Amino acid sequence: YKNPHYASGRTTMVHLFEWKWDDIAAECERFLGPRGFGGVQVSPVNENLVLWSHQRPWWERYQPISYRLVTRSGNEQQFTNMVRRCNNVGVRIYVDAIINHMTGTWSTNTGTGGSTANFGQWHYPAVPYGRNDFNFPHCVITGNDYRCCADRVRNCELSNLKDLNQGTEYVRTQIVNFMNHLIRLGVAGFRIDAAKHMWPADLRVIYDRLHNLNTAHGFPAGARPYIYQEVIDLGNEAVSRNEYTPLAAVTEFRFGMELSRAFKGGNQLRWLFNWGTAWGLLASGDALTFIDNHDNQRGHGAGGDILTYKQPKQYRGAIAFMLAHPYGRPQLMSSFAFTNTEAGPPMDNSGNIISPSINSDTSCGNGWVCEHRWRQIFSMVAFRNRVGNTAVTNWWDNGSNQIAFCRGNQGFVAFNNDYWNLSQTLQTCLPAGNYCDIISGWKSGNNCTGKRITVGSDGRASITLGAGEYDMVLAIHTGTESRL
Ligand SMILES: O=C(NCCCOc1c(-c2ccc(O)c(O)c2)oc2cc(O)cc(O)c2c1=O)[C@@H]1CCCN1C(=O)/C=C/c1ccc(O)c(O)c1
Ligand SMILES: [Ca+2]
Repeated sequence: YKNPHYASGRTTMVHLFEWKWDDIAAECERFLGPRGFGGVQVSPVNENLVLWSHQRPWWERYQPISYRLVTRSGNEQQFTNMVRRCNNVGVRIYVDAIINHMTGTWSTNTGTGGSTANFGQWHYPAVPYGRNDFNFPHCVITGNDYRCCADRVRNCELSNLKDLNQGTEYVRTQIVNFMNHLIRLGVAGFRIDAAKHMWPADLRVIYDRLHNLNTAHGFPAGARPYIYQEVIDLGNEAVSRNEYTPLAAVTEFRFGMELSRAFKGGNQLRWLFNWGTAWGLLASGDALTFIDNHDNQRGHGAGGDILTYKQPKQYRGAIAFMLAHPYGRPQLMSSFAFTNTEAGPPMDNSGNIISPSINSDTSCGNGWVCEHRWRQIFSMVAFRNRVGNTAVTNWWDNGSNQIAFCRGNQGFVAFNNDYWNLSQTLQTCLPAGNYCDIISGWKSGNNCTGKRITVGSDGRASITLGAGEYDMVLAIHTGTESRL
């Protein structure tokens, strides 16, 4: 369950938060496939509660009404079409599975597919679920429960959401059927939302009943779904992520918290020389890593002060480090712009999501940020693909916030987060020749629109990174995007 099953040579997934299925299919074919992205995490695919009372907040999609594949992103036919088109260009699809709970108790009771329910009676006829499928007695998780009481964190309601009992055969069957249907359609795996709120033993039963991935979509025979469990665990809670790593991968929230702190200047970059488990992070193969996600980019979830698209230079620096360093399996966030942390995606006045527009400079419009289309970000995806599983060697730092390292003899990267310029002759570990810095520009024919780096026969090169430059990163590699 810890293998993403990316197509060969691909390493990185992007969370296309709130994108519609038809738009994701198009993005796979016009951008993600050609640019070497490994996969897409999509927003929840099953019918959710319609909350006009809160102007259709982003979190309404985390309140299931049924397991019917009909949401504001599209219907089952559009979903099926998207999975096929993305798999055809080597881009995998991962579904955000909301299996801990159903809805909260609201005055409205209609779902995105027209189904209704009676929350006060724990009555969800479109599944169907009834009172016996939910935990008893009724209780709601309090702040203190996270520290004291692992059983309450699992058996009581998270944020007043009706809490399913995954310990019963009937509930397990409903969940397994929902997930196996998606596997049949060609998905490569799942994000298990709120995994901390479900018993590991129950999750293990559910995972083991999932079918192998569909070989008709290019997966090898016997391939198990990639499963990464959302466990927000920054320490001193009753529930530990170590209860979940024996089962499958886990979201490593400390990763984004520590790198945000470092690139915001709270920690010197030189301390990143031993980045990884030495920092208390999960084993690399167990960790789904990210700088920000849909929840903490709004300051809701873990980690407090997380870098987002709103601090572009520092954000690009942290993302570049995530992609340059071998630790973990990275996920990029791709969002819509927001000021109100409750706001849902751009929509028309009937509540239909507005598609991202693609500008002539390849950026997005219509309120979509499309971080994955920022040149400095997609170029580092190509860097990560190129350097593969080569090791970090030749670490250099200036004792403060200027660092550099090699990835085998395939890639070299330098960072300057000090207030003064970096100007050094450094070992790049690369074959002698000329390279274009893929951050300050790109290769155009036999020229570089940004910096051009000449590597000598000893592998050394003159590296400059001015403190006032647009970006704090310089990166070169042996792939065609960089090597002249
Ligand atoms: O103030 C709120 N919620 C209470 C504090 C955040 O608690 C939530 C957590 C949560 C937060 C921190 C933890 O350590 C933890 O174990 C759980 O996970 C959720 C997962 C869901 O699928 C749906 C939810 O409504 C929540 C949720 O409300 C607002 C209004 C309702 C939704 N919401 C939110 O803030 C929604 C947040 C949300 C939604 C989806 C997620 O996947 C997520 O991680 C957070
Ligand atoms: Ca639960």
